[in-house]
Amino acid sequence: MAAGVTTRTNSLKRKAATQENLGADQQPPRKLAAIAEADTNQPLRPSKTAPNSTNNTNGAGAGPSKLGRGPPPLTKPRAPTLATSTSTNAVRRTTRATSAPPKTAPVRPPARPMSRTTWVARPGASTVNDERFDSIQQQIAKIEAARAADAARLDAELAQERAKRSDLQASHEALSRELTNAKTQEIAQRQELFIASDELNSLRQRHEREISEMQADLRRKDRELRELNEDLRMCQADLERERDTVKSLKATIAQQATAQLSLTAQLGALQAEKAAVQAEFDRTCGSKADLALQLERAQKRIADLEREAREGESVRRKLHNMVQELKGNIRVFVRVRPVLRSDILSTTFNLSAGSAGSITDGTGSPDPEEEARMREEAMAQMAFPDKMDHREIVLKSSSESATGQERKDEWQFTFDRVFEPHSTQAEVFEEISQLAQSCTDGYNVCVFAYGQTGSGKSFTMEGGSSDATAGMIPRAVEQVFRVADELKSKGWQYKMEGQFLEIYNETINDLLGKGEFDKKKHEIKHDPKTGRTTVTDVNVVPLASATQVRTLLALAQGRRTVAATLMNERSSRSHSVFTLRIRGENALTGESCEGSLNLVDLAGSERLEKSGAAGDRDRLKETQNINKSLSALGDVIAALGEKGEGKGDKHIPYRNSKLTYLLQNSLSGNSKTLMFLNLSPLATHLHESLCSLRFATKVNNTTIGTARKQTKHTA
Ligand SMILES: Nc1ncnc2c1ncn2[C@@H]1O[C@H](COP(=O)(O)OP(=O)(O)OP(=O)(O)O)[C@@H](O)[C@H]1O
Repeated sequence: MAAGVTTRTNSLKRKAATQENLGADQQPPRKLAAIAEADTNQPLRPSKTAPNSTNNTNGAGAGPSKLGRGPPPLTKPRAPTLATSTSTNAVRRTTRATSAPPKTAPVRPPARPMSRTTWVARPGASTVNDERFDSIQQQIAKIEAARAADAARLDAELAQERAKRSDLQASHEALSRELTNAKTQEIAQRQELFIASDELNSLRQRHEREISEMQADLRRKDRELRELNEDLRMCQADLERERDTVKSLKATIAQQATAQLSLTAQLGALQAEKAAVQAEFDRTCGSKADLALQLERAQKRIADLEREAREGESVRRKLHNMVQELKGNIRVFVRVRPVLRSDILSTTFNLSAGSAGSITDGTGSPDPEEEARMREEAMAQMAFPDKMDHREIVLKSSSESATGQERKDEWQFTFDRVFEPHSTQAEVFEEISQLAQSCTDGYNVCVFAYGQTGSGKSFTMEGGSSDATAGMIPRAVEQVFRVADELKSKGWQYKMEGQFLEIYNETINDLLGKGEFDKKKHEIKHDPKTGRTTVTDVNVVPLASATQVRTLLALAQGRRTVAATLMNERSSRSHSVFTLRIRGENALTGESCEGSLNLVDLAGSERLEKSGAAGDRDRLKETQNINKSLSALGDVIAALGEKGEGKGDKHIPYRNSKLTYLLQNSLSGNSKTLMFLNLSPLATHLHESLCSLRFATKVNNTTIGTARKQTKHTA
């Protein structure tokens, strides 16, 4: 739009310039030209071109009215009337009839009259013609007179018109000047307008620029405001934290002030003490000779104390072993294992197939409440009333007599220690650790686990693979190594070796050997002089560390004969005997000792009908051999008991089984023996548990004599 305005403005400017260049005199309006033409005797006609010409000159849409201040339009000049009288009209008609109406009206000289000789050529008609000629002449004269009058009048009118024309010309010039002035003014105004419009545009642009700058500024300010708000919020949080810190610091300062006061008091006391000590120090450091004497005395005292410590250790060990011996040579520990998930499963299957639905094979996750209820149901009625010394176990049963009356039975047993189902391997070992330790003092120690299949004998003796579930064998060996290490400072050096045997169907197998089982004949030999028992052709492995023993146990486990029975899917149908032999020498005291630790995992003690072996010849033979060796063990213990009661010549039937013969030196009065009685907690095994408890009571009541240490003095 601005471009349109500019274009129009430019054309106006051009026009104004052109008119200026031409000047008012050089280019008169066309209307004036028409008037000028009339000067050449043309009749005056109204000129319509003048206004149009003006309009055209002003251009389309740019007429004076549009400019607003142009001169008023020129009035149309009225054409002068040629004649008003009738005669004049008649003359004009006549004139027109004789000649074409002139565009211009020149005053022609009067037409020359025809010569009379022309008319006289015909003598007959000459009178008529003369008359006619005269009348024509008269008419002509009249016409010429009229014409002369017209010419005079026209001249007058022309003069008037000329006067008018000059008036008009004057007024036109005035108007032209006015127009020029108006145009000049208009151009000036237009220039002003252009300048103003340019200014307006530049102002608008500047304004827009300023607005966009202000908007950007506003946005920046907004962002800054947001950032400031965030800063403010963080500052407030910081301030809050700082206030808390200040509060806690004030509390700390208060505490510190209190502490400082007490410290100042303590400092005063310490300074006083220091002064006293300084005085004492000054007194005691009187002379160098005194100090040297004191040092010598102190060194002597240290040597005395070390000797006393060694003697004290010997006394402690003597006393310790005495205490162990006073406790009885065969001690019996009872351990009841917990109810296993597999127990519930088998019991539930026995009771009803449907109720086993919520118990899985141990890999699933049954309802814990349901499982606890089932455990409770499966468990035999057992009580452990002695909460102090843990020595009692009570078994109860209720049944219906033949007469239909309810019969309640209760059996109470007392042993050296009773372990409840929740007892851990560590708790159990704590009780036997001193016993295991005494083999480093030169004693023969025998620990065996007795109980029906699946009662937890192998778990107690060998245990699981983790540290928490490790059984008595690895723990005892670790303990022996630890004690041997501690005794190094007292001059003792130990050598250890181990063997692991299995007695299956009265045949000895080497669990650490490489050959096939039952192929080699192994014989048991006792040396009456040394009291040492050896087995021919078995691997005796020197032991350097406790971890090595775990490897041996794993090797033996793989070779051990395991046969499935109804009682336990991992049922061991053989006795296993792990023997750790230890020899120690003391270079300082000249003492030497030799002890052994036998850890025996006996085969299941259940009766024939319970084991489910009655229908299988091999199983039957196994069970018979197991029962034979276990009853031989009972006989040996009974005989030892009788011997201990004073029947000195009592024969001890060691040779009745390979087991008792192998353990002869560990069961005789020279050794310390401990029996673990492992019990199943299940109600279905109550009868078997009672048999085991009765056997263990017999063993517990047996006194087989005082254990003897196998030591020598070389010095
Ligand atoms: N105190 C206990 N805590 C947890 N589980 C035990 C415990 N005692 C035994 N068990 C588990 O009971 C099952 C039977 O135990 P174990 O094999 O030791 O019986 P066993 O008397 O040695 O049987 P066998 O005479 O056939 O060798 C095993 O799965 C064992 O892990």
